[in-house]
Amino acid sequence: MASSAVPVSYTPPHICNGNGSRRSSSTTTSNFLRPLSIDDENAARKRRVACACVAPPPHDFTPPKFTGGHKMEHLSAEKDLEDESDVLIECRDIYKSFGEKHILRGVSFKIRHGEAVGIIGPSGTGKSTILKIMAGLLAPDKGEVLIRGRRRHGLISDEEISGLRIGLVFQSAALFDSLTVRENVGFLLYENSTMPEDQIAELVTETLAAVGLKGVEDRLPSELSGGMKKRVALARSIIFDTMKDTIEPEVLLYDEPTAGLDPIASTVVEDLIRSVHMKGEDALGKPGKISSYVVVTHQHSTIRRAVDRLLFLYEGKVVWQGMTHEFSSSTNPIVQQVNFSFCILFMPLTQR
Ligand SMILES: Nc1ncnc2c1ncn2[C@@H]1O[C@H](COP(=O)(O)OP(=O)(O)OP(=O)(O)O)[C@@H](O)[C@H]1O
Repeated sequence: MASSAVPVSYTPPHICNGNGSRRSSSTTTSNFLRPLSIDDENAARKRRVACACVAPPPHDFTPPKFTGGHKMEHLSAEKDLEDESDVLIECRDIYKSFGEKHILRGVSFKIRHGEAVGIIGPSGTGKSTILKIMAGLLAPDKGEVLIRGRRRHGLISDEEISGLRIGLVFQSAALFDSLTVRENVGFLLYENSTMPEDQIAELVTETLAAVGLKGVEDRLPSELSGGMKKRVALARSIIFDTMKDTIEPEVLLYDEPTAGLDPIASTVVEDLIRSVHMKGEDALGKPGKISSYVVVTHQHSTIRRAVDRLLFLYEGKVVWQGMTHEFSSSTNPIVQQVNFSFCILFMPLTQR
């Protein structure tokens, strides 16, 4: 995955104000003051990207049924006739090359309010790249990204992003190794908000509880398991300044959130991703706040548990999109090449 390939020169969305000022937390002031390494810089760039986590599976979540279904052509036609006011992010005919490698060749899709979308496709087909373009970390060579109907050119700035918060949760979790969990989760607020530190600490504890973590505030990332790190990254992505006048909707972009986790830890993270969505409930049983999320994944369980709609990216284009349960019955020849395993995936257990 290309998370480590984010060029250092890119300005990330939601990243610090750029004035270099930092507020130290009460615990490890020296950590905040030490010079940042390249890894820290990358992590800092990542930190303002909102993350999503999951909690226990939502009560209303029913696994997709193998019903056969619509094709992308039908869905597209129907959607085009629909009200566009619920479109939060739109990618329109996006092209991106790295040197001679033409990775994205005309990618178009929309992410609507309330959606849980998965992006799948062969390795190297540009899934992470399109996620970074949506987040504003990478600029497309050609094409447009529209944020709530407003055209965005090149990389995004904090001003441009107003009206929609976009969070990116990197595969690696991208925590600051020398900061405690509390400092990692509250990082943005310690730096940028006017909230008193004790209030930030309280909010951090609350947010950690929302992703099912208790009593880990003073631990360092090295003292956490891989699954716990991903949950901390999720907490960091969903925490927001409660003193702001307006709360904007937030879209979370997850880059392979379950990569490297064992099946049980994957399930926890998948369910957390669901739970922070507004259609789910977090680990405390409270309604989730994330408007929509997009997950890049190779893992069947993640598609099954955390995704409602799929975009299939192949050779730089979206060759199919539809509801997850429709994928297995697609007549698209490219989809059929990979469909055998997916058919099994979405078939009821009794029919396997
Ligand atoms: N910053 C970059 N500079 C040069 N090449 C890059 C850069 N970012 C990505 N690439 C290349 O673009 C291609 C697509 O990468 P990307 O990570 O988007 O694919 P992916 O579909 O997410 O792959 P995977 O499923 O294996 O993670 C790869 O060949 C990768 O090496």
